Formats: sequence, C-alpha cells, structure tokens
Amino acid sequence: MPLENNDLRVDNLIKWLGIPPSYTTLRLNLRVDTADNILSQVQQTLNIQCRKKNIEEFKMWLHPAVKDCLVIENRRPNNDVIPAEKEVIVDLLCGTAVLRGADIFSQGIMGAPSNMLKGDKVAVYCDMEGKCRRGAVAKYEHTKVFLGNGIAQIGRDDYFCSQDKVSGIGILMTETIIEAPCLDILPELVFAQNLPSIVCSHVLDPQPTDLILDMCAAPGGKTVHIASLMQGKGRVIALDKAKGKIEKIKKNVNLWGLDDTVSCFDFDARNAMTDKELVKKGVTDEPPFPPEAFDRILLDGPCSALGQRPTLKNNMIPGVLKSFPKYQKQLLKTAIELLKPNGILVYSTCTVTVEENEHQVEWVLENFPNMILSPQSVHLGCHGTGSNLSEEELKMVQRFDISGLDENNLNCDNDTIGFFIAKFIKT
Ligand SMILES: C[S@@+](CC[C@H](N)C(=O)[O-])C[C@H]1O[C@@H](n2cnc3c(N)ncnc32)[C@H](O)[C@@H]1O
Repeated sequence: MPLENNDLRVDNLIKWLGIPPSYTTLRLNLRVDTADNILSQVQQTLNIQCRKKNIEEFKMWLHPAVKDCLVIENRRPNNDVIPAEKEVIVDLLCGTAVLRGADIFSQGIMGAPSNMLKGDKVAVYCDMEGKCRRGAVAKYEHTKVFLGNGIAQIGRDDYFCSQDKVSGIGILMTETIIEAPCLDILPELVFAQNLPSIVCSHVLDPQPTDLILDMCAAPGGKTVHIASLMQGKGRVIALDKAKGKIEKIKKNVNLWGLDDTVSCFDFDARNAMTDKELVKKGVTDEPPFPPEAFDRILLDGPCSALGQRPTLKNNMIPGVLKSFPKYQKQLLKTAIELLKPNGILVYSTCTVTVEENEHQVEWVLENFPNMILSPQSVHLGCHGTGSNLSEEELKMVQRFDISGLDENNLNCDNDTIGFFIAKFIKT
C-alpha cells in the first residue's frame, strides 16, 4: 500500500504489531515423507483437534514457492466472544502464545478462582502488568486483556494445592478471538516457523558438501532447516552464547535425526575466529576457527525483535535498542573473516528498524569491499527502504514490511512477522 507519510506508516505498524498474523506456517520434514503425505497427516491431526474444540476445520495448502512450507489459514470469528464468569489469569508469554493458537499448559496458569472445577468454562485474561502472584484467588484488578474462553482440564485445587507436579494442558481454548491451530503436533514431521524464517535458510541455499556456520543458532529452527536442506550430508556448526539454550538446539536436531551432521557449542560468536597458530594446524572442528573456514554462514543474531507479532506489550528501552547495531557489527565482522572466498553470508533480523537492517548492509559494503550484495532466490518480501543504498541494492535485500500492510490485501506472504534478509558473496 502506498503509505507515503511516515507517521501513517508508524501508526499502521503499531496497529498490525498488536494483531497476530492471519496465517500459520509449518516447515515440513521432507527427508521422511512427501509434502502431500505430510499435509494429509497434519490435516487429519488438526481435524481431530477442531472436533474436540467444536470449531470449523482449518484450510491449508502447500506454499507454491517454498517447497517445504505448509500454510494454514487462521480465522477471526465474526461473532463476539462473551467472557465466561470464572476468570483465569495467564502471564504475557502464555497470552501471546494463546493468540497464535496455543492451549494453556498447567504451568502457565497464574490465578484462578477458588470454585474452578474440572470441566468449567473459564474466561482467560493476560496479565499486562506482571503483578499476578502464582496461585492468586482474588479477581485480578490490574490491567488485563481478554483472550477467549476455554474449558478447565482439572480443578483449581489440583493446580495449586496438589503435592504432585501437575503438567499437560490446563485450559483447552475453545472460543478465541483468533482461531489458529494448536501446533503441538507431529514434532518429527513439522516445525512451526514463521514464513520469513523458512525463506531465510532457502536464501542461504546450503549445499550437501558445505561446511556451514550458524553463528547465533538457538533454539535451532534454522540450524535444523539448513541441515535438512543438505540432505544429512556436509557439516553444520551451531553456536550460541547462551549455554542454557544449547540443549534446545540439540533436542531439535535429534528430533529430525540430524545429530551426525550438526555440532553445537556454547560460544560467543564474536570470538569465533582465532589466531594464526591454529591455522598452521589446519581447520579445527570446534570454535574458535581459523579465518576463511566456512562455505556459508548464517548470522541470524540478536536484535530488537520489533517485528514479532502479536506484541501485546513492548518493554524495549531506548538504551537497549541503541546497543544492537554495534553488537551486530561485531558479529558481522567475525562472519566476514570466517567466510571463504566465494562464500555466502546471510544476515537476518526479526526487527523493523533501518539501523539494524539496511544501515548494516551499507556498513558492510562500505567497510568490506570484498563483500558483494547479492539477489535472493526466494524473494517474497518487499524491497529495502530508508538508507543510502541504491535502488538496485534496495531491490536485492528482502524486507517483510508490516508497516505497509493493507486490510484489503492480506496474503500469507505479507501478513507475517516483520523480518529482514540480506545476502552477500565474498569475492
Ligand atoms: C534471533 S535468536 C536466533 C534464532 C535462531 N537462529 C533460530 O532460527 O532458531 C538470537 C540468538 O543469538 C544468541 N546470541 C546473542 N549473542 C550471541 C553471541 N555473541 N554469540 C552467539 N550467540 C549469541 C542468543 O542467545 C539467541 O539465542
């Protein structure tokens, strides 16, 4: 949509950030079955889910341009959902997941009335201020947002008073403001991932003989995708600075049977290149690595995440926001040093700021004359914006731009999260 005025674009951005995308996308494990067969298994599984919730079945189809992507259409029911009398409070994280189709796990319940019994219809609210104490009984009087109604799977006493650890689904969401499938299904066959993230690994275009570095890998969504596209051959090295997240990558790698080709390390990727001593000894198989060691590198690093949808509340403070570009440059510099000549670097973020996106591309082109900006083979997003990049260069980067979304022109390629992808070749 031609939104010339910047203020209008910001208003539009804020509006759409608060609303979840109208489509859910799943990445398919084509190493174990065909796309058509996986689609019918997903359909059967979700149809059972729909019958249980007494809602219409979801429409789904294979994405015409992304071979391992299944698209499911979410719904915004026309009739208003009237809140049930008994109120359950969940935290912000859980509330956001509900808007994208999740049911509520027992651990996600913060407050529930003393008379809540198994089978009761309850209204679920998200605690916007983080003030609800676990086990609260009284009606929550701080700011809360209604998410929909659900059916309690066990009574209040079983949640908060039982000696046994309670797990599993606590509230089955049956009447929601947005109807989206609950994606806790078929983990060996499908991985819930936003469309731009799926596109990102295709842009890297990993080849079976490659040695690939995934610099900021946790929880491993793209690591697993890259290794799958390499057909279980070659090698992927996955780094993440957060030690606690490495197990998550390993779990995802293991689920799709890719342990033999992926190695995971908790390591600060800014320090992933080493001195010349190790170079003399040849390529090491753990970090740090010698210069020019990798055929392809993905830098899907830390960012302000301002493209995530829905965002019910944003806690970003200016100081933190401003710190990202400098940090990303440190990672970019290391990535460029670690890349072989003719190697490919893909830089991506899930944020909308020009400083973390187009300006970083400008910085790479200005400071590393051996890096050439390259067109992207799956290009579903818009062109870049707001920088000194030439028209030609802006066309080569890919921006999933929610500030330009138009109610009357929504499709699975544009009604998704805000995301940015740039691809470089090292000469
Ligand atoms: C956007 S997330 C990555 C998502 C991941 N690529 C995926 O697709 O599942 C960014 C990650 O960067 C990690 N990180 C931040 N600074 C890092 C650093 N200096 N070195 C390695 N990882 C870092 C964070 O712990 C976080 O897990």
